[in-house]
Amino acid sequence: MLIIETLPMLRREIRRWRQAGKRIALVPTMGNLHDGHLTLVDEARERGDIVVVSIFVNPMQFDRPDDLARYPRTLQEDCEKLNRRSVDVVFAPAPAEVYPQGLENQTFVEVPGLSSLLEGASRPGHFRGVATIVSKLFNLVQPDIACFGEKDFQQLAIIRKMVADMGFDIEIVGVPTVRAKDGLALSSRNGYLSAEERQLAPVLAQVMNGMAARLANGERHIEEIIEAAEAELSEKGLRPDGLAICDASTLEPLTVESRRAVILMAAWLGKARLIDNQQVDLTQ
Ligand SMILES: Nc1ncnc2c1ncn2[C@@H]1O[C@H](COP(=O)(O)OP(=O)(O)OP(=O)(O)O)[C@@H](O)[C@H]1O
Ligand SMILES: CC(C)(CO)[C@@H](O)C(=O)[O-]
Ligand code: BAL
Repeated sequence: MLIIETLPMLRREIRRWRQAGKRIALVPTMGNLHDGHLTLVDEARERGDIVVVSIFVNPMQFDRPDDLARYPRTLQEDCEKLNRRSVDVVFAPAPAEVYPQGLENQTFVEVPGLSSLLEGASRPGHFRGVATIVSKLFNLVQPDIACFGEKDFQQLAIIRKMVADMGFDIEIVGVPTVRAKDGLALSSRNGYLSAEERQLAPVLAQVMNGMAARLANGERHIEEIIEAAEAELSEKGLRPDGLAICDASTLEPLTVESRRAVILMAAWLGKARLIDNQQVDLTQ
């Protein structure tokens, strides 16, 4: 497994593989890898000849300096896990390699509409940072395939739109959320939870399942479902930070034509902001 830190080295390897007709699969991450990431890697391994995993804590997508400063960085352990998964390349550049002129004058990519809703409203500038780094990685790695988790549902929708709008010739693969046995979606930020908070954290998925059951039963009083869920989360010790039920294909409010809903959840528990989502078929 190669560990590459510079753009010229990466370009050299990519050119070699493309000339040899290899199919390149990319998994973009911010590191501190868990089984959710490794499932994306397995999916990439199935679909590509060459698997590239990027590990880069992208400063452009953080709206809060404290969140960026404390984000877990565990490159050595990450590389050991990826080596065991037969990954070909880890691309782990320093911020100055990716943004040599800093962030102030960096050209950016912004996907309109979707980027300002929901998570985008809570984290201003976040999706501009994501779209910019992902398009930069697409240009550098030139993958045939790129894998992303459904755990970041809005991010996946934004990337799909960016790829369609910008004509990237890349297949985007969405991978279902990997969960702990108790239902909590795996996330690097779960590491911020104390033992006691970790015990409480599955409540987020449990409340979401309850909302999904109400929708599946034909209930359509969306405000009422959300208010009840927020009250239940607060009562159990979480601080809701954006609950929504949207049309899964547009992320707009449900209409009579909506066929699939998505429940999007965000809540604070101690120092961790947890997110989760679930889709519900409305046609049954
Ligand atoms: N539990 C999971 N199941 C499936 N995919 C996941 C899971 N967690 C993260 N991913 C995916 O892994 C990729 C990299 O995500 P990232 O490095 O931000 O990890 P994370 O655990 O989501 O961290 P964070 O705490 O920042 O949310 C993204 O495409 C993300 O959707
Ligand atoms: C896609 C991504 C690696 C871009 O920095 C990040 O947003 C993430 O980890 O989901
Ligand atoms: N997992 C999405 C990246 C972020 O939270 O910044």
